[in-house]
Amino acid sequence: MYAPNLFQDKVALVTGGRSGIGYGIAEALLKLGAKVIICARKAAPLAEAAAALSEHGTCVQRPCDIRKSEEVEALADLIESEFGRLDILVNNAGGQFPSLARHISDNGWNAVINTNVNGTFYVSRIMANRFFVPQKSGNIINIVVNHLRGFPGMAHTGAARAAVENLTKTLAQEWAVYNIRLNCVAPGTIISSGLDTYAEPVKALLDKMKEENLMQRHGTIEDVANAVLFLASPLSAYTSGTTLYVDGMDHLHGDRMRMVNMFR
Ligand SMILES: CCCCC/C=C/C(=O)SCCNC(=O)CCNC(=O)[C@H](O)C(C)(C)COP(=O)(O)OP(=O)(O)OC[C@H]1O[C@@H](n2cnc3c(N)ncnc32)[C@H](O)[C@@H]1OP(=O)(O)O
Ligand SMILES: NC(=O)C1=CN([C@@H]2O[C@H](COP(=O)(O)OP(=O)(O)OC[C@H]3O[C@@H](n4cnc5c(N)ncnc54)[C@H](OP(=O)(O)O)[C@@H]3O)[C@@H](O)[C@H]2O)C=CC1
Repeated sequence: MYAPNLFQDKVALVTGGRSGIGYGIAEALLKLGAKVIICARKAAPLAEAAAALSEHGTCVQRPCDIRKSEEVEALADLIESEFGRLDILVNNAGGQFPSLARHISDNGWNAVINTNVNGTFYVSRIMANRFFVPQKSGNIINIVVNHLRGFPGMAHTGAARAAVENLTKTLAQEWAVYNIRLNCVAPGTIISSGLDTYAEPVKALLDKMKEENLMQRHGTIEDVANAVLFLASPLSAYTSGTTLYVDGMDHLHGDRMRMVNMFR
């Protein structure tokens, strides 16, 4: 549906692009002409992903833990030397684990906050200072989760993603003067490698959530990637500081207490 050269001459960074949704976003951008950089912590699967993605165009990779700002600076060095610019940043790397809030350890809480909030901030600040501000153009898309009615069973990620959503609103205003747009995409339950990390009984819960969904299905990686393409493109030129839900209305409907009741 998009022009095949929509992102020609554009350079995009997708964090967590070695797997699942990030991989799908990288592939979609490449297919529309962008040059893409992917990063993640695990070097071997990252290199494999970049090799596979290179079938569709120019894709380079560098291992990077987004929680370590010095590694993010090194990633910016690579982007500068390879491409000399950056146009689109998709902050997709993130995650959490299911747990009743009262059982989350300090380390577990900090791991989720560091990954989703600090990591997203470090990458955004470093790429804005290196590329977007001097270029006077940039586009940041933050992948969060559907946390509109809270996230019982994943309190850490609810708090972290709400922080990212608020950061998005703030930076969208502060950086509008540099012609930088920021938006969030909030996926519901998406069939991807991320879901494979959940064991029983959460797995069974996923089937219940599918039945409860008003569209009677989980989302696909393409559903999320298509929303990112829209926000990354000039078709959304007057849209900044918003959140686009890609969740078949789960933010409006459904039992948010299911996971907690299951653990009790
Ligand atoms: C049910 C429907 C949900 C639908 C919506 C959302 C779906 C998704 O987001 S799917 C994507 C999921 N993908 C991931 O979550 C992958 C990335 N996740 C991670 O890498 C980890 O979960 C992380 C965010 C915690 C970061 O990992 P890392 O820093 O490598 O963590 P450590 O292994 O060093 O552990 C630190 C700390 O956290 C505790 N912890 C980790 N996993 C669990 C767990 N499954 N249960 C309980 N606690 C866990 C770990 O024990 C450590 O704490 P301490 O033991 O106190 O030291
Ligand atoms: N699947 C779903 O239903 C939903 C997913 N989401 C969110 O979408 C995003 C992608 O999820 P999905 O593809 O399903 O899951 P995956 O677990 O497949 O993807 C997570 C990616 O992030 C990378 N990553 C994690 N921590 C770091 C870090 N500290 N530094 C750099 N990279 C990191 C991982 O690579 P590595 O381990 O090598 O670092 C991996 O490539 C996540 O933010 C997730 O929470 C939101 C709602 C629903």
